[in-house]
Amino acid sequence: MNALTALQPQLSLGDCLADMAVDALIDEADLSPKPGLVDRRGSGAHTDLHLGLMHASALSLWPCFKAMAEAAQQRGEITQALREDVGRIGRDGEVEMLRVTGGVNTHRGAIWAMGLLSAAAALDTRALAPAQVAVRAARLALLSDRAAPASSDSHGAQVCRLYGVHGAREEAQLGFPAVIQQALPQLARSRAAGAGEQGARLDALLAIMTQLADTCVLYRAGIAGLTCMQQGAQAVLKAGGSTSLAGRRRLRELERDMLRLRASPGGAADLLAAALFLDRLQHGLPAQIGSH
Ligand SMILES: CC(C)(COP(=O)(O)OP(=O)(O)OC[C@H]1O[C@@H](n2cnc3c(N)ncnc32)[C@H](O)[C@@H]1O)[C@@H](O)C(=O)NCCC(=O)NCCS
Ligand SMILES: Nc1ncnc2c1ncn2[C@@H]1O[C@H](COP(=O)(O)OP(=O)(O)OP(=O)(O)O)[C@@H](O)[C@H]1O
Repeated sequence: MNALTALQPQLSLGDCLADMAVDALIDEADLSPKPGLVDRRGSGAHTDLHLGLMHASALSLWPCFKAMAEAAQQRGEITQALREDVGRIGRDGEVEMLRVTGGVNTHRGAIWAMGLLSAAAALDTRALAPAQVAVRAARLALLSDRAAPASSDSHGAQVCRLYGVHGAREEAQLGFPAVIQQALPQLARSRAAGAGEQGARLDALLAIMTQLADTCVLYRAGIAGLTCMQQGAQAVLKAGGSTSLAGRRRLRELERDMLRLRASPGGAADLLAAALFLDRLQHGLPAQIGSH
């Protein structure tokens, strides 16, 4: 310990993971220019969302992520009891989010993904590599939550039935392949190529968009919208990514097409936040974490 760390207040593991989760959500919201999504320039394809609301919503979720991490610390292992704790805390978090936003869905998918990952991180702080945390989150997501509402007619459930794709639930149960196989490798490649942090994050978002069956896009714009998103994102990356001149031209075309279709890749945005969370986590937790 040096003089600086001695002066800093002790943080609990839950405090620290909640800080990291909220930071990742704010970094995702601020990242610009994101096609169709809320960013620093405006509301994208949304009429009921704006950047201030995304920030307020992210901050309102801090106690939810802290409580999920603490539940994991207390249970100490992946059990149905922990799955049901996480489900209950997540539903309470959703109620608080809707209270803060006046009923607008700002972060439903993020509560699910980041909540599972916060709990998974807290379960074993000696194994914080992205793939290790994602596997624990998947094992938790595979357990059934007996208290969850029996039938869901959410937008995601409707399009999963209609198009036979997998949505937010299955993405988690598979161990977040869009994060582990697409976003994090692209983030590393673009950083290594000198893209700059914002450019590397945009490229990571695009990498997710090339493959994901984003149920937000499917609900608003059908298969045509999903194809437009996947092929358009692929074209940007093929042209050299978001920091190259040719890539930026393709990115503008993708944004124009997505706005015309009213398509917004909210699922891809949530998974980018998950990738930023795991990326930060693998570099270690702050030194001043106490045992409380
Ligand atoms: C599994 C969840 C996300 C519901 O998913 P479902 O697809 O039914 O709902 P919905 O249409 O609201 O979509 C959820 C969000 O997931 C994100 N998303 C969309 N597509 C994807 C995808 N392919 N992969 C990952 N995330 C995606 C989007 O942000 C979307 O808004 C979760 O909210 C849930 O289980 N709700 C039930 C109530 C509950 O128990 N909540 C607490 C859980 S911690
Ligand atoms: N920067 C962002 N901009 C917009 N959406 C985002 C952003 N980041 C994450 N999201 C995710 O996108 C989802 C919001 O999408 P959407 O508005 O399509 O959902 P909905 O309210 O269920 O549907 P609709 O508005 O089509 O009736 C949220 O669940 C949120 O997790």
